[in-house]
Amino acid sequence: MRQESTDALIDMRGVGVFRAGRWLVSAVDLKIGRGEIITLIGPNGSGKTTTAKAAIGVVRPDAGTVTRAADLVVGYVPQKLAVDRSLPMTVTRMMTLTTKADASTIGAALERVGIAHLHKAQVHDLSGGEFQRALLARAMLRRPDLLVLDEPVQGVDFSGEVALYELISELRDSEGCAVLLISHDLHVVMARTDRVLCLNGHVCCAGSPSSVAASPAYRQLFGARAAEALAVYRHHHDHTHLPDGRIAYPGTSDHDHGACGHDHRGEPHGAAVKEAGAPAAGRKAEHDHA
Ligand SMILES: Nc1ncnc2c1ncn2[C@@H]1O[C@H](COP(=O)(O)OP(=O)(O)OP(=O)(O)O)[C@@H](O)[C@H]1O
Repeated sequence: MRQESTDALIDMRGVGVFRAGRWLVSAVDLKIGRGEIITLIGPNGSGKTTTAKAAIGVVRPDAGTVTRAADLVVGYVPQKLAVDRSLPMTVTRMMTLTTKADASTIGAALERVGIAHLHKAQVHDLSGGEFQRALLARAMLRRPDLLVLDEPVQGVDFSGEVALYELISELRDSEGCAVLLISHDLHVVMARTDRVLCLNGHVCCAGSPSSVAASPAYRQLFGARAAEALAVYRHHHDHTHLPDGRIAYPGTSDHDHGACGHDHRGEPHGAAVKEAGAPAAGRKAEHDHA
């Protein structure tokens, strides 16, 4: 494993992890650039967590190389947290279990994720979404170059999921950190992602969300759910929602009444498809009404 200056935050080449007599993952190439959001998807046991851990140095690879930017700061929110939610502990206390921070820094971090009012709340009283936000705030205290989030929407309902991914994307834009996400939630997460790596012990396919969703390997792995994600990606807005609820179509004076209840003005058509490459900092959050 090497640690040196590189343009990328992390550059993994041909990485394999061998444990208990088998390769958990093999031949994984993964490059994470500054400010990029990259999502690892794949079935249970396909090696997503192992790959993320190998990327940040928690797991030692048995093949390949991992190069990290010098002084890389990582904020890691693991899938299983060593915090017993049943023990009495305030949100503020949980925030400082592993990182020192004063009250105003903690307050600002909680404010950033929309739960400043909960600083004195007991962790066991938080909803699933609030708990995930507190974990995000805790990871951001380190001012990371890379935020690694292993299944960040556990215990969160669908609308909470959408809001959380929006928040993650906003944090990337405002803090400039890259994000490595692990997720099962194909269609929601893909709308917020610059690049997707689909794993099944090896990299089945990788690229922009739209190219991965359309790839045969991905479709074979996810079946009907893949088609659903693709449908979302192929859904291009061909209309504008006016403030009074009517819909305007380009090049015509036709108006209709819409039911979406949100405003797409200024969005380019096909905005739901973001190709691989540099992240579009500050871009308007996209959504997936179909
Ligand atoms: N230290 C280890 N020793 C042996 N096997 C391991 C070890 N760590 C993980 N595994 C196995 O490696 C495989 C990949 O695990 P990993 O947690 O990376 O998968 P995942 O894609 O993140 O799964 P999930 O979606 O269920 O969280 C699993 O079969 C797991 O049981």
